[in-house]
Amino acid sequence: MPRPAEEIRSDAVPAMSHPPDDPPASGRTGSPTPRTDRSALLPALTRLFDDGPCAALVCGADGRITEVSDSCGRWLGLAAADLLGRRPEQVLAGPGATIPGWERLQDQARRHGRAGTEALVHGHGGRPLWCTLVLDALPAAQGEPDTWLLTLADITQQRILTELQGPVLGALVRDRPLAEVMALVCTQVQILAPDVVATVLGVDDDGLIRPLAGPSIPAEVSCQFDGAPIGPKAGSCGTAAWRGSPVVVTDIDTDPLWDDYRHVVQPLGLRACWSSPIKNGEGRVLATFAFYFREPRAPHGLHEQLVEMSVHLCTLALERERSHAHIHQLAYYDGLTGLPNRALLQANLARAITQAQQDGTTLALLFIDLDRFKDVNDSHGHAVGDELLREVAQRLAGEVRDRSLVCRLAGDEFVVVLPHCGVEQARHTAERVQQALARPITVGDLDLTTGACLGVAMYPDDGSDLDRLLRHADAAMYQAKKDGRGGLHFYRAEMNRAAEDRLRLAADLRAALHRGGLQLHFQPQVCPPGKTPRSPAAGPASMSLFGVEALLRWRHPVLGDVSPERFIPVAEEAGLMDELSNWVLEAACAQLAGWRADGIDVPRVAVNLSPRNFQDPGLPARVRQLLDRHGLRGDQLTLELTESAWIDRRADSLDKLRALQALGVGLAMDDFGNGQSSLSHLHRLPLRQLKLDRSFVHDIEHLAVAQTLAAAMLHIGESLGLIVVAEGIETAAQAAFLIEHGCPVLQGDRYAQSMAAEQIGPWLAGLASMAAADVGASRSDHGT
Ligand SMILES: Nc1nc2c(ncn2[C@@H]2O[C@H](COP(=O)(O)OP(=O)(O)OP(=O)(O)O)[C@@H](O)[C@H]2O)c(=O)[nH]1
Repeated sequence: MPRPAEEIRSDAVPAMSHPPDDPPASGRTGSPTPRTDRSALLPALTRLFDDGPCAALVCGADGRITEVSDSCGRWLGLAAADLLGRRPEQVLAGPGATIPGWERLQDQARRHGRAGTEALVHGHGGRPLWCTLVLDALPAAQGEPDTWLLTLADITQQRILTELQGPVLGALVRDRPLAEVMALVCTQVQILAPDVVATVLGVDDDGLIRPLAGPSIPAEVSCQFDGAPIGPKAGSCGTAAWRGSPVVVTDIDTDPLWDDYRHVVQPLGLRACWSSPIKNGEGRVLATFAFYFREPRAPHGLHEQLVEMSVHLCTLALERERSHAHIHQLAYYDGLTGLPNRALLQANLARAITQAQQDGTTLALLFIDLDRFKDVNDSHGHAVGDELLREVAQRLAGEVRDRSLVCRLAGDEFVVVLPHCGVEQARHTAERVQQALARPITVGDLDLTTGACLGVAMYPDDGSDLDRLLRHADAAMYQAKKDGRGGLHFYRAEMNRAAEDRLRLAADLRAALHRGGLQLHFQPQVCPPGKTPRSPAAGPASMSLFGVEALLRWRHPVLGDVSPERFIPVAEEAGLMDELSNWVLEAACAQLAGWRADGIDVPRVAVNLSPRNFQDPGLPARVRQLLDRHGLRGDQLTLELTESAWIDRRADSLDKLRALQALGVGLAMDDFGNGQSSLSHLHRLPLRQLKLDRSFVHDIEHLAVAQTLAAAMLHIGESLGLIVVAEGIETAAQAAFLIEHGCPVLQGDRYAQSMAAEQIGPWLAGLASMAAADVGASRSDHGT
């Protein structure tokens, strides 16, 4: 706000010189100067102002101007002829007006000798600028002042900083809402330029106008611009946004740019409009900043300064809004699918629950987990998996009503919240979702089929907050998974117990891993007499040990032995697989080194790894360090992988396998023959062993087709130079068939059950006597 007229310090403007022996008049801060000297000095005084953005005017006792500094012409555009003989408060106030507070200023100067204020003055052609005004009253020998000295200095820039930039930056720093900041820009601008009406109109991504601020424009007028398209003839603002450059319309009544909008602003008495585009860093127009005038006219210098600053401030505010929106997007939406994430689910579900409470309605939470999604990643790579997840997100969003919330929780898990929904409706929606996800999804030239299991929890019966509802829907989904792919389950209380059991088991497993509660057992793999894996015709006469497979055992302090079939899924669910596999690798290598140090000749140890271990890029380096640490050669370690890990087509997983092969490590395909691997790929893989799936071995005795397949697989292995290991051999007949068909390595309870490390030495000592029985069985079964 303008500062009111006040007494100011006498050193604020150049002092007037006067003879040293003139005594100051009592009660005055100014110095009385003899009239004769004064008239000679006044022109010299006004010349002092000639160089800066300031001016001096001298008036006589009647208040009319008698002397002016030359700077009035240069700075205010007012020549001496415009000023002399006129009153400053009129000539500087613009047409038909007077400087506000002039009488008060004069009165103060009369009483105190000097007074000052800040005011908007107008130079040539009504050009506005903010000035400090200092009025000195130079008294006559007695009585009223007979000379007035008015000095002016330009403070426009300073006022723009204090009245506009300062408050708006303050609002930005205090994180005030965009609409409030924009309104503040307009209000402050209107204080600095009382003859204008300021507005800010946003431009949305579709090129439509969205009013942001216009505190002096009635809401019912602003809303008439809402949704109007920008264009080449769309008023000053719509056209400025369209052109990307300022548009000055000096007369709205006649300018064709306003043909479609004139009727909106004319009733407000707005006659001219200057609009400037506000652009972001990339040059896109985000909004327009406009000045309206109440008479046909063009903008002046003060307006230009104000617009320059306002556009700058509005750009900052809009960019801040954009960063806020970006941060909000990152914080509350999933980057891959664009769906809300868990944080937004939390906020929205809380709102939905409050609403349901108030309305006395129920709501359903569906927990969705895709089936075999890991296989998609493993077989076709993460990029294909990502694309599938995006398509799933779209299908889910397409299956639910507007008020429902679809969110991606993590990985291949999604949640749908259905407000105002009963059990039957939830079942209906869940089935529709399942059908939608069961339809093939095309990614590039691949047709993928996934499907999903669903668990449903209902508010309020199954829980009254997100945590509980999610946990219960998850438990129901887990139950659905157990029943097979594509299952659907509603939550029941006993599921909670099962989920709690799993959580407890995971915690116990973690403790066992860290406190030495796990053990390795070893199952021998043997070569029949007369054979070695590589040279079937030239082996030792007795049965020999090919190696041992390390098998993880967990004896739970309360539950006793827990089978791997039970605890491996728990470890996978709890994210413990990496740690567990590292522990097994370390323990197996340490044990092999221990046997060899004790003179027990175990040629190699095999360790099972999960496909996710192969996602770890550091695996080859870790295996090399492990071998070095235990002084083992690469060929003394075999890593067994299920078929799904082998058919992962990502280039980097093949690279990892080749790096392991380069270390000499043997790589085995576990469960070979269960149907997933393409035979045409086998010869391209860095494989050393095939492990014949135990289901074939089991059926050899009574199914001719199993015999044919087992024989074919042994033949394939032999032709590709791979060592085939048959596992799960339990009977002499199975052993005999395999031996006869040239199987080089045998594993199963028929030869040895898995045993503790210290039992391997004694068992090895009795190996030779076992051999004859099997060879004999093979001969007698086949009548030789
Ligand atoms: N492509 C891709 N994969 C992901 C992403 N986030 C997690 N995953 C993978 O998603 C898989 C989810 O694992 P599971 O749900 O256990 O796998 P699944 O094969 O669906 O198992 P079931 O549910 O038992 O059928 C893991 O392999 C993760 O590595 C992602 O953003 N993109």
